[in-house]
Amino acid sequence: MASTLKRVSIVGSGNWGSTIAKIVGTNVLSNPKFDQKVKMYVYEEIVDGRKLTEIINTQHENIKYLPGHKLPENVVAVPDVVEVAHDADIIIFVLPHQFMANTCKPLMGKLKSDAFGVSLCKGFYIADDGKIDLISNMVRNLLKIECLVVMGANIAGEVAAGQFCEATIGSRNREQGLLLKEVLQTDFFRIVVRHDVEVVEACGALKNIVALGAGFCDGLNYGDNTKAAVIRLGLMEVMKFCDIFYKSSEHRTFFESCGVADLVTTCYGGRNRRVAEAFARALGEKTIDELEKELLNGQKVQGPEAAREVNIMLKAHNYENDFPLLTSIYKICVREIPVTQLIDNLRNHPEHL
Ligand SMILES: NC(=O)C1=CN([C@@H]2O[C@H](COP(=O)(O)OP(=O)(O)OC[C@H]3O[C@@H](n4cnc5c(N)ncnc54)[C@H](O)[C@@H]3O)[C@@H](O)[C@H]2O)C=CC1
Ligand SMILES: O=C(CO)COP(=O)(O)O
Repeated sequence: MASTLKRVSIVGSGNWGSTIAKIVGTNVLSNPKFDQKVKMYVYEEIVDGRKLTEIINTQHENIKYLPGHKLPENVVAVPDVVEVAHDADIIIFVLPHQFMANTCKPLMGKLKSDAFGVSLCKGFYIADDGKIDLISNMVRNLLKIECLVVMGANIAGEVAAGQFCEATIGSRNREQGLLLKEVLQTDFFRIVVRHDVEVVEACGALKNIVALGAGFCDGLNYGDNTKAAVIRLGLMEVMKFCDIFYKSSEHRTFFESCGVADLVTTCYGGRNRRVAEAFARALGEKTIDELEKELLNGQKVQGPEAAREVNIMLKAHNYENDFPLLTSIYKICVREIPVTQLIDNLRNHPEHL
């Protein structure tokens, strides 16, 4: 007889992916609804002369992307994404968003028809026709499964260390949202389920762009007031963006962990902020890509790519002038304007007129 236990699989094994694997692997052991084995897709690479999958499966630690934290032994690293996802009931996607489409394509037509996906990826998707969409919509359309999202103020190292924080699940289906909450919630990782998926997801993608702005302020030696202004104007632009593009937008969601809390933590402690600070200090001598490689040991910043995706949307609808912060950050990233121009571009922000 086929097992009725729910299987959870994880696609991705970076800094956040490995942290989520630690939580999921631990939770399924104490919940009789779930199969105890959790397969985790690892984009294979050689680390210290050995395959990363082999290191994870013998040392139970992702020594490259989450060093210093043991993973439960029921988390199994697998280099083949189809093997990871084909028999899963819940598939958690947690990859740098620019790799999502290519990672998902081999899964087309291979998944259980009643499985659902969950995206933890912060960014948008550029379709073949150049249009921008949410990653969860890309998963729905490509893989023909429902897709929930999880966003929040969750710097991975702190979560892996068990420090108290919150997250937001976006789910249109209440039952799926509550099942996912059982997979993820712990006594230190507290979760609220909201139904306006688009807003939860867009908040996660957009705050990384604002965090670049916060990092530029740090690199230009502005003080706390200036950075607070950038964060506030960022929040106003995030809300306006959601009001324009996602009609289901409910303002309560901006005050959940996925909204204001993620904006604050990323603008103070995130990788986007760190790379942007270094970029501003280098005053045009180095690109963001170069600094990402130099500072992050293979981890990825999502803000520059998200800024490009959002700019495509704003330009297509003639909204660039209504979003001076998001637009300026994009132009700084592609070196169309110097970083020193950031604050001047905010002096006549629509919020002040
Ligand atoms: N790290 C964090 O604190 C948090 C990250 N997130 C989001 O989670 C998503 C995943 O981030 P992380 O797990 O931190 O990843 P990461 O930044 O550690 O990225 C590196 C991962 O990308 C993989 N990779 C490299 N090239 C690839 C390719 N061509 N195809 C597929 N995979 C490839 C690497 O093997 C590695 O697993 C991102 O969208 C991020 O914004 C969300 C909350 C917290
Ligand atoms: O999304 C994050 C925290 O919630 C992590 O932000 P960074 O990618 O800037 O580190």
